Amino acid sequence: MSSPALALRGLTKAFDRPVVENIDLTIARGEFYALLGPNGAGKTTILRMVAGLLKPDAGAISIFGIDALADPVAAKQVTAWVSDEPMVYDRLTPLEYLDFVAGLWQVEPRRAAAVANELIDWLGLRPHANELCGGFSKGMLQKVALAGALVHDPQLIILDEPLTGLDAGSARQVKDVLLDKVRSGVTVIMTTHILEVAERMAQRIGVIAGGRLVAEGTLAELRQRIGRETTLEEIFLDLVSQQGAAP
Ligand SMILES: Nc1ncnc2c1ncn2[C@@H]1O[C@H](COP(=O)(O)OP(=O)(O)OP(=O)(O)O)[C@@H](O)[C@H]1O
Repeated sequence: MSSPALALRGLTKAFDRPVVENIDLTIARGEFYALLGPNGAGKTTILRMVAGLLKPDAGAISIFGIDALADPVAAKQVTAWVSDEPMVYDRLTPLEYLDFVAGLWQVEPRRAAAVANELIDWLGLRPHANELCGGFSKGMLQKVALAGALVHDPQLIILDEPLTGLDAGSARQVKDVLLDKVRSGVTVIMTTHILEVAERMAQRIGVIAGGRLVAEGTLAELRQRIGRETTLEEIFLDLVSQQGAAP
């Protein structure tokens, strides 16, 4: 049997206090998984460890069977990390930025140009493709950063609140790109505070509260756990209040 896209075992991290505690999580290939949780629950810290930006105190991270702590370079080659703070070079245009990032990943130039142009069109950036990113709004920068993260054809896309601050049209473009990727077999894990997005897009939802995974499953499974037919918002509030960690 092939390895899952992501397997976390006993993932643990403390700063001045425990922030992520003993997280076990498995995400299948081609799955769209949403991480929900109140502010400060530890979601970003989990994703930063998965993306290789932060070292866990304990635990294991396996990405398509690659031990991400032992072989971070191999793990990064198959993953994309999209932070909620887009970092793009001001003095480059979107096309130049994508060309630069593709060069870092040593993507074959013709393939890189084709992917870059496809992403520019998908994300509605064509009218600005040759303008300097320095003059872009935060939403436009978010889209350029997303395109940059996808240029090397990653198989696991990790996103921290990718839709925050986007207008309805841009949010739709980003959602469509992610859904299209999932349809083509790519795996997506993302945090969101927009419960409707988790409800509509994710196949499974994990709820983090106080650094622990307090529940996970499909929406139907989470409803079953709560024991009544209700909205994701009710389920979410119920689960986090049970943990004494209501937002
Ligand atoms: N580098 C750091 N140093 C010290 N504390 C940190 C650091 N990074 C995160 N924390 C703390 O860890 C806790 C979890 O933060 P994290 O950003 O993972 O939460 P989150 O669930 O993503 O929250 P939000 O929904 O508000 O983005 C918070 O109390 C935060 O202050």
